[in-house]
Amino acid sequence: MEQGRCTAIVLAAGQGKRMHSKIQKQFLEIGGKPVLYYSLHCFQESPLIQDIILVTGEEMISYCEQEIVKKYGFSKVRKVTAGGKERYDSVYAGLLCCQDTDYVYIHDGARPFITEEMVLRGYEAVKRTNACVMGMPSKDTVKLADSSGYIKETPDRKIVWNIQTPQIFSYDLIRGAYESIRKKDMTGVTDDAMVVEQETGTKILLVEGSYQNIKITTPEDLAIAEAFLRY
Ligand SMILES: Nc1ccn([C@@H]2O[C@H](COP(=O)(O)OP(=O)(O)OP(=O)(O)O)[C@@H](O)[C@H]2O)c(=O)n1
Ligand SMILES: C[C@](O)(CO)[C@H](O)COP(=O)(O)O
Repeated sequence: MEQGRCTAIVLAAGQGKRMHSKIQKQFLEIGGKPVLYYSLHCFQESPLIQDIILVTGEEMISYCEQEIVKKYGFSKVRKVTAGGKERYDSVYAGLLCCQDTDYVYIHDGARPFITEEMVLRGYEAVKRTNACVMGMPSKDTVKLADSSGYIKETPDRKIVWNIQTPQIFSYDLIRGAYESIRKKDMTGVTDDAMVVEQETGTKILLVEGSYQNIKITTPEDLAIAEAFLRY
């Protein structure tokens, strides 16, 4: 079977406001290495990934080139590019840098626990469907709230998933969806699946990620991440 060409877009242009740290969370160290190192390492090692685009803040480009890409030998990184104000702006900047690719893995650099097995599961799914996202069934009961903070609805937990990254699409599909949605108001768009759902109506497959694939968001996540690294 012919292998499609895959590019990973790794997002590291966020401010990390919920971390309340002077250093942006993707550059904080866990296990003696920056959070961002771990997902880049996974994509570097995966034989399914040919190219990596790293998206970061304009002011961090040279730091990333020297202290991350060069230092750790991430030879698949083709470009370190500037992101934008919102996550979706950074994704779009990454999409513009992709060259000759069939599939893209869009991944939060703040999720260090992606594994090569997940990359493979995603590849098998995207080859069949053109669009899939990683996530895990919710362990908690989920409530929808009304605008006054009262419970409005309790969805059946069996069909509730917590969504993660990578989110994986055929390049033409995700590029077209982003081109189309960018002409409109993107307020409230928090992941890439939403862009494809809204703009194309394509059915998107949910693929199991892992319960360890957390997004480092608030300070206690760093302690959890350290524990996972010792696990
Ligand atoms: N303008 C942005 C915003 C987010 N991200 C990236 O998208 C991922 C998920 O975003 P999130 O966890 O929300 O990161 P921040 O926006 O940095 O966090 P916060 O909302 O607490 O400021 C992170 O890897 C982050 O670096 C990005 O590349 N560009
Ligand atoms: C894409 C994402 O990681 C899926 O859970 C999440 O939606 C990113 O949201 P954030 O507001 O940028 O944390």
